[in-house]
Amino acid sequence: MTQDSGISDVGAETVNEDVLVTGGAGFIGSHTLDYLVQKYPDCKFTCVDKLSYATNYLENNLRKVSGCDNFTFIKLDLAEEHQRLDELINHSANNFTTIINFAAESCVDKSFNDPLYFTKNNVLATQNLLECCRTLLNSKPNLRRNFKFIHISTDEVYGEQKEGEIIDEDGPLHPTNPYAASKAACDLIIEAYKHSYKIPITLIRSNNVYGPRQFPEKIIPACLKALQKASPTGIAEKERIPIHGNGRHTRRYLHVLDFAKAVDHIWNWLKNTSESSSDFLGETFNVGTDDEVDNLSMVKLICTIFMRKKFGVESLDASSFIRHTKDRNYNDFRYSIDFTKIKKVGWKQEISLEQGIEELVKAEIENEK
Ligand SMILES: NC(=O)c1ccc[n+]([C@@H]2O[C@H](COP(=O)([O-])OP(=O)(O)OC[C@H]3O[C@@H](n4cnc5c(N)ncnc54)[C@H](O)[C@@H]3O)[C@@H](O)[C@H]2O)c1
Ligand SMILES: O=c1ccn([C@@H]2O[C@H](COP(=O)(O)OP(=O)(O)O[C@H]3O[C@H](CO)[C@@H](O)[C@H](O)[C@H]3O)[C@@H](O)[C@H]2O)c(=O)[nH]1
Repeated sequence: MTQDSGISDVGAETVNEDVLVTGGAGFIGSHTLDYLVQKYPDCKFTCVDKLSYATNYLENNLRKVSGCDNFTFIKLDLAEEHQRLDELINHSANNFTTIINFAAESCVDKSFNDPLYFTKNNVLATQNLLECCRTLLNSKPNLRRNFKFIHISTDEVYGEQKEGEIIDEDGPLHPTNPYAASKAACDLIIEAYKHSYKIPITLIRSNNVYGPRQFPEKIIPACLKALQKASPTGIAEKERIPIHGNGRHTRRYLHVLDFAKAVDHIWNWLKNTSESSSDFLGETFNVGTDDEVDNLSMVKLICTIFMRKKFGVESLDASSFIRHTKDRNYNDFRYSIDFTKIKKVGWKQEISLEQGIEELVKAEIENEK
């Protein structure tokens, strides 16, 4: 797998914040840390993560930031270690002013087999964190205006949208799988904490995110992993890329660096907004892209670029690369979120899907050498 984040020199900015990042050793969290730790050398970043199976794929995701003076890592399970979390947030030398909550079990396929674990881990982890924030803001009421909590939700909480349908941040929640339901439950519990305890919490609901260091249970890295065993004519039958059902379901894919920048934009917007209004309770932002593609076309695109770059093969018979497997218990047909609001705070997608995939494949092939 490719390991480079694609994040080159980020101009450093002077901002003083004490930031807690949960789930920062995972795929999206680690790229976001790569970006923010470098961009804000005067901010202090503490990452807590339980280090799940998805965390240390091939190499430590935190390799880049672990040598930085403004970065600390603590191994901690938010769902299991409420007391340690409370000590960190309420009884340590830290004075957290920003919390970014990435921590979650993130694999839809795994959630069908162990739904209760997803509820236990995702919901309890988030609520334990919220409880610690409730204590924090009770003991430091003046912090409220400067306190920024960003929770990473997902477009899956809305369920699927039909062709022609588009859903904005006020849309109803209709999750269809246990993972999405656990994420929707977090969103609803957050809503309760915002109103009951006046904790300002901002939600980000994003399309699929892809990029280097993603665990190969998700379709793009699964495809790259299978291609490691490809010859110029295809892949041995058992090792072929698994396509769930007929492969006609579509997804929209955003590069992880664009996602990290969206988090940064929202954080900066919050710095100005929360301080200017005493009754600010947070916002919800959809973060999306128009790069929509069905699973079969996505896999064909990756195979085509890979075979051209590695073997100089210009045309391929896709059936020698894929195998159809049983579909998910329920597979959302497509997601189509309206992301006008995030564009209004100055964010825009910079890396197209074609460009992102080209770079990913190139790095994958170079890595093999
Ligand atoms: N990958 C996507 O396409 C995508 C899209 C939209 C939203 N999201 C959301 O973004 C967040 C990050 O997803 P990802 O793709 O990086 O997943 P990931 O599985 O790579 O990372 C999740 C991280 O959270 C940690 N974690 C899980 N439970 C924890 C707990 N109880 N205590 C401490 N740490 C815990 C894991 O160890 C892991 O490092 C998740 O909340 C996910 O729901 C992901
Ligand atoms: O080996 C595989 C893996 C997936 N799929 C299909 O590919 C699509 C994408 O699946 P996957 O890559 O697992 O992503 P999603 O299930 O769409 O979920 C991702 O995107 C969501 C946002 O939409 C996030 O909330 C999740 O954490 C993240 O894993 C789905 O239709 C799957 O059925 C396959 O056909 N074969």
